[in-house]
Amino acid sequence: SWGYAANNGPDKWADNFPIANGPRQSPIDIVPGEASYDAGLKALNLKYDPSTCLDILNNGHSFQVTFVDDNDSSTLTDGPISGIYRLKQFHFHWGASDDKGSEHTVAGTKYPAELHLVHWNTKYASFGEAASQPDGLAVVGVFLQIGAENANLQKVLDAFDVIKAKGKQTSFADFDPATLLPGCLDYWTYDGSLTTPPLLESVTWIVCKEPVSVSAEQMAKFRSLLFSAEGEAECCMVDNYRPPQPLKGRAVRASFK
Ligand SMILES: O=S(=O)(O)/C=C/c1cc(Br)ccc1O
Ligand SMILES: [Zn+2]
Repeated sequence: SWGYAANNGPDKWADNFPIANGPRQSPIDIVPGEASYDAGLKALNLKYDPSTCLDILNNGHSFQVTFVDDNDSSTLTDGPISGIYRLKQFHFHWGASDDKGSEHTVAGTKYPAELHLVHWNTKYASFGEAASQPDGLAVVGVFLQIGAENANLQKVLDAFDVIKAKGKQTSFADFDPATLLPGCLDYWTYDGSLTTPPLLESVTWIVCKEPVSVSAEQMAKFRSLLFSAEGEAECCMVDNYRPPQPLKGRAVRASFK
């Protein structure tokens, strides 16, 4: 199945997922000078309830923290979207070294990692239903840059020892994902897709301009996870990012001047 290696990575995804060459694929290179400021864009309204945090899982291409999404306890509203979107999960993408790892880039600059907070539109019955609709999902992207240790992120990294291999899962409670957000919530937004197969073109992307910090030691912890399952030849989980895709005429709007 799909992955990030030479034989099953992003350049091969179109073989099984032809939408990989579609008109609204993600990620993209964001060129700040070409983004248009839109005064009509509202501030992001993220309201997360830590008690909805459920578990943490190594799914073989990243790790994700999953949330209870059977009510409106953890939501995204306003920003570029209409209606109420529920938080489903968050996960990251990162590199084998600090010079790469993010999916979106900013005027060609790659960050060492990128956080994705995945939300689905409650006008649809479920994540799965929403994921097949052009306005079904909203993903908030946050860049990580090397700096001070991130104490909030450390709570997530402390769970890694029990989810080292693909398929491992453990309970994870009382975590507030809002603690992973930057102080300033200025953002760029554009219409795009999931950045992993099935690459569905159902995502309103909301990429924060301000990165959050991660220490070099914490990045090394990300790289201690494995793509491989227990008993398989060990393969370090690194470079699990898709490179930028063609813009194909799409507008990128900025919520800030
Ligand atoms: O990297 S993203 O585009 O945020 C992928 C999100 C994603 C979330 C879920 Br939940 C299931 C499949 C997916 O591909
Ligand atoms: Zn992602």
